[in-house]
Amino acid sequence: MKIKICGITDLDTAIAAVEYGADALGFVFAESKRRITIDRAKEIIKVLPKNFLKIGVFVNEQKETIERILEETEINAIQLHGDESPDDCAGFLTPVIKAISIGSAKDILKADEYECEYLLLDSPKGKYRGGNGTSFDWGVAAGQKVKRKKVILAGGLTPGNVIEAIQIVQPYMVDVSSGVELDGKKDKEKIKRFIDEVKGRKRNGNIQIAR
Ligand SMILES: O=C(O)c1ccccc1N[C@@H]1O[C@H](COP(=O)(O)O)[C@@H](O)[C@H]1O
Repeated sequence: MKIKICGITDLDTAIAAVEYGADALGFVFAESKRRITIDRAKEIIKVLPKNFLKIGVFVNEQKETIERILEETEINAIQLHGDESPDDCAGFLTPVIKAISIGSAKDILKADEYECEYLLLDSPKGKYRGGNGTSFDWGVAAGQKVKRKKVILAGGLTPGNVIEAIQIVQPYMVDVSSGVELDGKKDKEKIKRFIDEVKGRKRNGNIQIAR
């Protein structure tokens, strides 16, 4: 099971997340309290391992702007978290993750319209386009219902609920932002707890999860 920690804004947190075992870090270039500047992202990314997955998060952004940020920052995958059409998601040289809001089972069908390899399932609830810390009914996304895509599960995940979510949805990756924060800031202890839970480091028993 892969883990993405999203909304990274400082080097100390980025290094800690990598050391604890995160597989990907997310950098938000959209309107958000976690928005990062290109310069700050560059400073962090240059310290990270070359092949590590660094995901840029965008909401209804111009393709030229995304491509410029990719060139400048060594971001190596993009997450499109707005109303991007299938055409908007095509033609990038990096892998594309399309985020879809899951309000009901029929929303899963939107996955078929997109050619991209990764589909991110998030909650439609909340004030912002993402990073709201709200979850959706995981039952509507149970494993076999989303075909042909690597599924990334997001929305309101925490160290306390992530194992249940994984058991129900059986995703390829889990993605967390609010659930590893304290007073609106990333909290290294929560990041460690989240990663330890998912990697099964502190659990007994024989839980079956997709890896
Ligand atoms: O994190 C943000 O601020 C953000 C802003 C705009 C679009 C997406 C954003 N983050 C993504 O939102 C989901 C859910 O996050 P949470 O764990 O519920 O806080 C996740 O995919 C983040 O990558």
